Amino acid sequence: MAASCHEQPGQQQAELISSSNLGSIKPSPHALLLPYPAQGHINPFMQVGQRLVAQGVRVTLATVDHLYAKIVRSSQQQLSSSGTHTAHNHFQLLGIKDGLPPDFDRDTWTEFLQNSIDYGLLESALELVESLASQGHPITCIVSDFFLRWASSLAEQAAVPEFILWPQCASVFSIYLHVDAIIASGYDPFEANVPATASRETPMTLITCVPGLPMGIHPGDLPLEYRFFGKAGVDWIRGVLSDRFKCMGKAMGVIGNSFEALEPEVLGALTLEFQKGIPHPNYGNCWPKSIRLVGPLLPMTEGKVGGVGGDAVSGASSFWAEEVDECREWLDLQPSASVILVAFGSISTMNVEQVQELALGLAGSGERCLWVIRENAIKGGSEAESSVQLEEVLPKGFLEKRKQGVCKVVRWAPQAMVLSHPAVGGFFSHCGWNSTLESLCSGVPLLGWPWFMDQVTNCWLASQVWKVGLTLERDQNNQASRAQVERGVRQLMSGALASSLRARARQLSDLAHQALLLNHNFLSFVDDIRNLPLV
Ligand SMILES: O=c1ccn([C@@H]2O[C@H](COP(=O)(O)OP(=O)(O)O[C@H]3O[C@H](CO)[C@@H](O)[C@H](O)[C@H]3O)[C@@H](O)[C@H]2O)c(=O)[nH]1
Repeated sequence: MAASCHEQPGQQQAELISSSNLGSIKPSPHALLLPYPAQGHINPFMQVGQRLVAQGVRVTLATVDHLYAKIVRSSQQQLSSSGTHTAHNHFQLLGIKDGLPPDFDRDTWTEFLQNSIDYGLLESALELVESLASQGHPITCIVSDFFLRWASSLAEQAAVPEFILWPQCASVFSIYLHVDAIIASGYDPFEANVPATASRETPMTLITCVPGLPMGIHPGDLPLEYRFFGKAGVDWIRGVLSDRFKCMGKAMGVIGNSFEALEPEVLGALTLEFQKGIPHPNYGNCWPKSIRLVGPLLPMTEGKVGGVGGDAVSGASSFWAEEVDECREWLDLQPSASVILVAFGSISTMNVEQVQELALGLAGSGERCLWVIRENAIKGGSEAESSVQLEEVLPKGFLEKRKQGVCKVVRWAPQAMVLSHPAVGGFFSHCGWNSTLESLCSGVPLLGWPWFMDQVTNCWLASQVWKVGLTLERDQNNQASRAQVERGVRQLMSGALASSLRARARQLSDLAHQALLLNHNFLSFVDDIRNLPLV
């Protein structure tokens, strides 16, 4: 039933996800939303899409064919299990070609795959723009992911204004923008190869030159890590930063998935630089016409982030089917704030030994846990891995706890919904930005086990700056023993420190909800879109 735009452009859209009701009498603005092809990027874009549609803006959200197929598949599974789904007027999700052979392994990161994302999608996106115009629905603007290197070229060639969505926190944006100052201060994060955990134990001069960071940051907490990606990864991020910052001055605006009350100093410093129009030493006039924090871009139900059993599901951007009833029914049986959610996002993987140590640490902590083990999360495990194989991997000590109903394992959870459930009192997380935001908006403190890039900085922010979390002790290779896990989980879940973290998390949650209710930055962004000329 669903089709990609290159097969029959715009004629067969996913009925579950999109509305066929695209022909309205009065022309409305039409935004083309282009996320970087990854779960942690498509989710906030889906939220932008839903909110724009609610404001009367027509939205087309396009991603690569194979992710489009995953979303449709998981959404169909969801539909058959829950029987609930919301269709969106004036919203369509489409797939575009990535130029790779059909049988290419797109689930394993390779430089080849990265190249196709960086250079192979522009042509397909241009075809989509033409196809939408030929159907009588020309786009009036693009909302692109910062990490899509070609998006500014698309805006230029399509002759429409571009808004750039920064999908991480404002602090990381400022760090990337001021990397030159960091290098000038004597530490080159592009060259350094410091194991993150060891670096924190090694006294080093704190970096204080990033405008607006509320305190000095240890070099080991910066997002630019050699450790996981090596030179190829560092060269890639360097290229992205350069390509995008150079073109940012042409953009109508940059919108960030954070909120003012969370990062007031950084936003203040960026706004000041922007107002003064201070040229960047490398990128020249890189200031767009506006910079706004429009987040938190998270699923909402009845004015609350997440919510139980609501539209967290019908946002329909998950690559895997969410085990909604499984999670809810189990959580409903647990005492208040007694469960730690354990989930490490959509990309991170672990080897079998680490999974076993983690399992024994969780079991040893004596706390209740809901653990998400994604189908492709165990290194060497495949998407097709069955739960029987999972039982072979998980150690006896943990399986016993599972049998007693103290611990539960699912393959993919409705995370925002789970975090907002009263039974959840802590989140053991890799500190991906969406997870961090979901946690603090739900008032749930974090135990951070960051893997790479911004996760390291988010973990620092959560534990050191916002004081809503703890950092997991681990070795120089980022591996944690069962004893370290046990200690971290216990500290997060019980005792005086746990209570103070929870109180602070609740304060931030209140601020996040105020930002969501007022939502004036998002409305100003919508005004900008409405004021654009209709084609
Ligand atoms: O069982 C699960 C587990 C996760 N999620 C969702 O998946 C998303 C995961 O996003 P995030 O927490 O940001 O992690 P990653 O998937 O690892 O995201 C990548 O993209 C983010 C945004 O750029 C970066 O902050 C991360 O470092 C990068 O790894 C979140 O919305 C979660 O709610 C679920 O719905 N169910």
